Amino acid sequence: MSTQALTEKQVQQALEELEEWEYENDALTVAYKFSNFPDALAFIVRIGFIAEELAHHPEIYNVYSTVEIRLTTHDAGNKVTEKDVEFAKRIDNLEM
Ligand SMILES: C[C@H](O)[C@H](O)[C@H]1CNC2=NC(N)=NC(=O)C2=N1
Repeated sequence: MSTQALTEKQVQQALEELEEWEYENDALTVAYKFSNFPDALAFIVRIGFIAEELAHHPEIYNVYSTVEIRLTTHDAGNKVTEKDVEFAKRIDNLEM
């Protein structure tokens, strides 16, 4: 999978399939709200397994039952690449 930075247009196209996601400050971002902390934590762990599988690691910010995810590719100068899009799709496909 390419780790070349996507163009603005390519990112906007990818976002059409990623309904909850936003593009801000060169990253794909999303925020989820869970019922409680254990559910939020379980979600974070599941994301961790995907990260290891893809060898691609997200920024994760958790406060109690909320989880914010930020995806960018360090190896591409902190820009959005196909890997970030793939990761976002995998996260969206998690059943919660
Ligand atoms: C060698 C290893 O696969 C790379 O260093 C990976 C690790 N995880 C990574 N995660 C992210 N978000 N961006 C990267 O460029 C990156 N590179």
